[in-house]
Amino acid sequence: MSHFNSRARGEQTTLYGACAATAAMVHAQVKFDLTFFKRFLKLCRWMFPSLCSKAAVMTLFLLLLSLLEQVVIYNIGLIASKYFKVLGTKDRQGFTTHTIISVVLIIAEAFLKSCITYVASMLHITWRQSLCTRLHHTYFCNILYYHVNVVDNTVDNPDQRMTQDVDKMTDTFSKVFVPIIISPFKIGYYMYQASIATGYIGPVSVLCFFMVFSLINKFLMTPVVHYVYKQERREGDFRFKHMQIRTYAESAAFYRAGQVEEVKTNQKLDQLIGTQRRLIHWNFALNFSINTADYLGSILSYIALAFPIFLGRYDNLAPADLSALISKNAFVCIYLINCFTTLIDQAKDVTDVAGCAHRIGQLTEVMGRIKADQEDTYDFASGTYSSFELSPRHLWPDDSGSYQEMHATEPAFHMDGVTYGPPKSSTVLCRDLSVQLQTGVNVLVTGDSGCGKTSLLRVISGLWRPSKGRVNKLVAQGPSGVLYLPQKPYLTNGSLRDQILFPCTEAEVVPDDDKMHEYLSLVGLDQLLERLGGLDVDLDWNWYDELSPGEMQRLSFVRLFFHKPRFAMLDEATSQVSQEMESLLYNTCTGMHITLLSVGHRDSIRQFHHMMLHFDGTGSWTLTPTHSGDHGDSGSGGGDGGVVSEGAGLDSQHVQLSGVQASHSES
Ligand SMILES: Nc1ncnc2c1ncn2[C@@H]1O[C@H](COP(=O)(O)OP(=O)(O)OP(=O)(O)O)[C@@H](O)[C@H]1O
Repeated sequence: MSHFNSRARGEQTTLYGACAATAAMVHAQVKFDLTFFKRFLKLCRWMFPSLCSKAAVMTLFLLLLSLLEQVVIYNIGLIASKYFKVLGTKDRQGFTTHTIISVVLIIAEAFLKSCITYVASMLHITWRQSLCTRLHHTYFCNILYYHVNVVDNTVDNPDQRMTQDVDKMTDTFSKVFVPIIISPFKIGYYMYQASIATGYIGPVSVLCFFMVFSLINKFLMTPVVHYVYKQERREGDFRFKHMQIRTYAESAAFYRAGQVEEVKTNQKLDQLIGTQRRLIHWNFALNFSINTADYLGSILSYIALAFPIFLGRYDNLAPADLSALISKNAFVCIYLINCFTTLIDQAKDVTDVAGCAHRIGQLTEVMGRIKADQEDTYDFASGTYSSFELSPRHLWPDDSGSYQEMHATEPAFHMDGVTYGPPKSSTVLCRDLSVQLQTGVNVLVTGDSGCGKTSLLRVISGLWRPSKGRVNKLVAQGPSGVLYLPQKPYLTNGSLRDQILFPCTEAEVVPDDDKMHEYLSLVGLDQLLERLGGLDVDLDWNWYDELSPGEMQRLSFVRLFFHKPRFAMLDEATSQVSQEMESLLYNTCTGMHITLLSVGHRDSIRQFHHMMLHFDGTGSWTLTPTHSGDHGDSGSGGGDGGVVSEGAGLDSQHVQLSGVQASHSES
């Protein structure tokens, strides 16, 4: 008995478990559908910005064309029954007239079909353009693309979402949109016609048939949408791996990395194929349901017609008239079923639209979240995190231990008690850093690899948020204020002129060709002009493949000299060039009165700087004059107020204000 009870309890538990699992599944599905629906609606608002927009007018036109096509299709559908009649009664005159009308109808249908395809394609690219433009607008807003790709990392392959997914979604949607929209009208009309031909049996049986298959498809579509989403992700990963090989082909070749990269690329391929396999399994079930609906639909019309025939409703008709009537009614019923099966057929395309819309919607949400977060805490006008207002009497310690008003000269930025580390990490790279970049006082940042030198530039430029303290940028970031030369030179696409003008365009600056030639020749890149055939020739180069690392660095300096900003942040910007070239580049900066904050390992660049900021890798830092040759070890607890020497080529005011020796150590 107890055994029986425990078994019963076990079965009850299993039943409850099954019910709970089913409820959870249904709940998850509803939630998934709702999320998808909300995301899709948002994208629709972008695709149809207003009622008078180009897309809205084209959609209306497409709708009208499709309705007109339905009228023509209806008349073409009756051609067979009319032929039955004129041939059955041997009506020559009727045969000729009917043939001419049929040919005209067929030509009209061919023309309409082509027009519909044409307008749908135009609509596809219009939607693609407006969606991509909207996405780009947010993606390229400030430094959001950096956060999406480097800091946040919650969406995979954002590039693929904007390039491939938007294209696939808009293309498929432009094809399924109109058939779905006009379906209710078509169905209403043919239901009415079918009810005349077969009584209530025809429309009711077709409706039941449709409902059953819609329900089945609904349950099959959800996993398909899920796997379409996953497949797109894996596609992106697979392509990214190939992109990596393409971009770093030479480095990989030096390592003879073929074998190991083959394994890794095949792993990505296997993951993609695994997902595609699961998608194909679910598609098998969905296709089975769709095809069953299609073929069952084709005989359903005859079953519906059989009822009035066997009930003797058409007994009084001559054989030719009966054949014509059967043909006409069969067309009406078949077309009604076709309206429903077309809707069912769209299920496959709808899953593609849904999967892609899901991914694009997710990207917009993440970008919206990051943007809102930035707007809350980051002032892009001043380039500062937190709402810190610079007080006119804000003070800065000078070398004598007294305080000078920092506005007396014009620093590029100043940091006040800043602590920072990598985003989403508890690691502290630097603690309580107070430093400024004063006009005319070059600062060299040193320390071991990975100690946080580049991260300092990230914090100054606003890419990373300090966990404590304030960063105040007093000079605007840009070609006339502060220009950055990152560790990996950034070369955009376009001509040599585009590279030099970057980040400006021709419209924004006076393109002084003489200056460009002069600086190219100064850094020894005049042969580049010959290779390219001029400043404006765009050979569609991938500049990273065409130039050596040293050439890229020299080209970056041409950019710097051309813009001649007041301040420049150089992150190991001369690491790939010879010491002679390095001296030339630094001396030119000095000659142009560009104040530098450099990151570097080489001792040779010390002579071009007045102050040295040294990180020890544990969060401690020291700031000392370079001429003393003693930048202090971590934990050295501050210095004695050393100043930059006159020999550094500074005017005394600058020296006095910025020659701060300070240090901070954890102890
Ligand atoms: N996006 C990131 N997310 C998390 N950690 C990061 C990120 N970028 C860099 N780091 C980590 O932050 C630390 C400091 O990096 P940083 O680039 O500032 O080093 P560095 O001092 O400039 O080194 P090097 O001299 O080798 O260029 C490193 O340990 C690095 O791995």
